[in-house]
Amino acid sequence: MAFKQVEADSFHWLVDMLESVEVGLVVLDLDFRVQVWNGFMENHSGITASRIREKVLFDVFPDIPKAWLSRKVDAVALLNTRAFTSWEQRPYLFKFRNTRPITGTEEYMFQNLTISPLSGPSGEVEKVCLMVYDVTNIASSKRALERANAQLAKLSTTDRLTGLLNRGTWENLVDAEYERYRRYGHATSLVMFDIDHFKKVNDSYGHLAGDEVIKHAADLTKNNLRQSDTSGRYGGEEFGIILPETDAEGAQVICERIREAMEKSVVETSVASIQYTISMGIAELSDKPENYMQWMQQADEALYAAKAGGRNRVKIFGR
Ligand SMILES: Nc1nc2c(ncn2[C@@H]2O[C@H](COP(=O)(O)OP(=O)(O)OP(=O)(O)O)[C@@H](O)[C@H]2O)c(=O)[nH]1
Repeated sequence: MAFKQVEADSFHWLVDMLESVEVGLVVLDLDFRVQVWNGFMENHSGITASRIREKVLFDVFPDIPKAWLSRKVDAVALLNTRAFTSWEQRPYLFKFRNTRPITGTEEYMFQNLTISPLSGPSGEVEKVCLMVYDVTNIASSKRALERANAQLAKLSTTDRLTGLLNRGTWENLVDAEYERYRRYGHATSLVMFDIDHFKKVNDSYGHLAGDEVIKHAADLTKNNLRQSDTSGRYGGEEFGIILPETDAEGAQVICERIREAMEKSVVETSVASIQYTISMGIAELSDKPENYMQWMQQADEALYAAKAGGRNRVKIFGR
């Protein structure tokens, strides 16, 4: 008798603990009718155990992916084994609002889910238990870390002032474009350009105003190019553009457009309204260059020819 009492007491305590544990516990029969719904589930769903008991889970939560959960539960029942899904595969099963103050940036609670088989007296699986773990804290820090890493990756490939690709990244793409030409032979052109008498801008208006001019030139360049064209900041006031599928004549049209846009612009800085021009060199890729560096050298020679010819102009290599 005393032994029975102890057993009854521990059963009572166990139920109390399951009621208050910070894990969602749901027992379903194999038709998905809710048998058990603990305190965690009540608190986060706002639905009491007495209201949901014997209801089909999918009727109460139409958002739950029925086919997916049925497949999982069927496998658990058939194989009499546990199944697990993490928030990385599926962020949540129950769409509960995130109520944690420290991870308040996440809108919904991230959940890990375990599905366990529950056997009847005959040993056959009659029910399953869903255990829902709130992993919002973990998910939130992992996502913050991923965002920070993506930001870092971006910072290491781009130039801070202009947002254009930095020299190393851009040169790698010139190399890749050179290899693409060697394989497929499609027309492709390279442009190098440089702001004219930029030293005077710095000397007259200061370095910060000079920076604003550099940024202006970068923005105008970006706005005048197609998505498939790639621009990079090659040096201080020197830029490069890769124009795939473009011959020298096509490149000239694009370059003239950019050159004219810059000539017509006025950069309103805090110290002065500044006007500037650029000189541009184009090299359409041919079979001559033995590597991408020689191709860049050709564009650079064309740029110097533009400078020598009086600046504020576009020159094509070899013409
Ligand atoms: N503000 C600013 N100036 C820079 C930056 N990088 C390089 N410069 C300056 O750019 C100027 C480049 O001058 P030069 O190479 O002599 O050429 P230039 O005066 O543009 O003359 P040409 O190219 O011959 O037309 C130098 O005064 C550098 O200090 C930068 O990031 N910001």
